[in-house]
Amino acid sequence: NYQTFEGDLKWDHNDVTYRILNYSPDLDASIIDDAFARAFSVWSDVTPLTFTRLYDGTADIMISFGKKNHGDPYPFDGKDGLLAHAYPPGEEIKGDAHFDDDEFWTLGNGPGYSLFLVAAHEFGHALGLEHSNIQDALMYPMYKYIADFSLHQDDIEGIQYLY
Ligand SMILES: CNC(=O)[C@@H](NC(=O)[C@H](CC(C)C)CN(O)C=O)C(C)(C)C
Ligand SMILES: [Ca+2]
Ligand SMILES: [Ca+2]
Ligand SMILES: [Zn+2]
Ligand SMILES: [Zn+2]
Repeated sequence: NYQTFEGDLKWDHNDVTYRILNYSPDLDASIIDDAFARAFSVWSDVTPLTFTRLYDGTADIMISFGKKNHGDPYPFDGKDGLLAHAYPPGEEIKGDAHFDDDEFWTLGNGPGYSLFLVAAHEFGHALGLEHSNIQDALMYPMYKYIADFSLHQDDIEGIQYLY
């Protein structure tokens, strides 16, 4: 069952903006752009939310790749383990999503982790969802590769509760 962040933190506008600050060397930039866009559409498909990409200035969701200490109190841990994290909606670092660039980012079922699947999970947090205890839910706290992905009913109920 889904959980929201205490106080039902959510965006006070539906036209949410995002900016990609840097890239991983693992995938072509256009592939990364597309993976993020598809991860956003997972959520816009089931809510009135829209996601607009900004190329400069401050966006609601600032996306970046980093390693170990990357400028916030939650350092990454090298290959495997923690894959990424994101902050619930709000000002400044809130809403932002960080990806551990000590991972090998990919899209298929091969070695490495699907940037699309991890981003869809992180963007769920950036919209106000906490973790779910349903193993097949996107917001379950453990990574699992899914080939033909679709949101679990629990994820949909959670996001539609908020927006
Ligand atoms: C393979 N490693 C894992 O499954 C690790 N889980 C994660 O890195 C979560 C992200 C996945 C679910 C995309 C962290 N998280 O919740 C971010 O919002 C551990 C379970 C080891 C912590
Ligand atoms: Ca932000
Ligand atoms: Ca890691
Ligand atoms: Zn971080
Ligand atoms: Zn998570």
